[in-house]
Amino acid sequence: MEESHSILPEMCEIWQQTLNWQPSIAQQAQFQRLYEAIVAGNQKLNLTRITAPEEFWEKHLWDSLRGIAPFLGGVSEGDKEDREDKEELLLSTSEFRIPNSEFRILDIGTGAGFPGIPVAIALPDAEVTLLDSTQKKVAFLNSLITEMSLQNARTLVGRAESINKQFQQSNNYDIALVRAVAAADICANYALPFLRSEGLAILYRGNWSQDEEKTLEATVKKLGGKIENIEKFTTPLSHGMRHCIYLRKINS
Ligand SMILES: C[S@@+](CC[C@H](N)C(=O)[O-])C[C@H]1O[C@@H](n2cnc3c(N)ncnc32)[C@H](O)[C@@H]1O
Repeated sequence: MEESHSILPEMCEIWQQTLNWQPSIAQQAQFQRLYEAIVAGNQKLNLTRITAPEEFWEKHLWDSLRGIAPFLGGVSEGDKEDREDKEELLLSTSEFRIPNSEFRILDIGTGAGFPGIPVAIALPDAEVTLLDSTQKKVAFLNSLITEMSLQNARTLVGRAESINKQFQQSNNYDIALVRAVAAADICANYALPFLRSEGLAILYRGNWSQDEEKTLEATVKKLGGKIENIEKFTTPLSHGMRHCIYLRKINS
């Protein structure tokens, strides 16, 4: 994905096989602009250590979109069979609303914009809010949004645990995404108050243990939600272990 050469066209088959979706030419161009802006931004701010093209594609683009696979094309049939063999849990896509202009997604602790910006590019009809407690990162994201003309993205600065108590922000989102911010139960405490009833929190995790699940289950119950699904998978290039934890809010 260096300026002269984008690896994105080569990755289309992998998007298709693993997410049953692939970006349009315009979306590929946006992903390329995002890559270039992050590499340039890294010279002034410490945004990410992942800047090699393939690693960026896998750990920032693919990984960001894997969590919202049910809202893209869903998990492909071939992939489904593989997972059923391994007795892994699958998402029931029938439970999800199709994103439209009133579909609101929040990325909590977005940092340099992950997973929120790739999600905004992939779901142009949804409204995506990027929240971070670091003013400098939010200032970078504001210029990135302007530079990329991302009409459906906006930012919020502050700590999740205080903003989620604000009247305009609580019970306001259809989906809350949280990647690499804190322990899973803390992420649930941040995310669930932001969700409307029936909204979904998606926790992006690496490894996952039964102890974490027990603690999370108790926390989510107290917050009026439930663990709806836990998906286990590996990344397509380096085969890193990942889990996506889907939490459903039941009571507002
Ligand atoms: C390790 S970075 C992860 C960034 C991004 N989600 C990713 O996966 O690349 C964690 C980010 O969460 C932000 N953060 C940590 N605690 C937060 C809180 N309570 N509320 C809002 N942002 C928070 C930090 O400022 C930082 O940018």
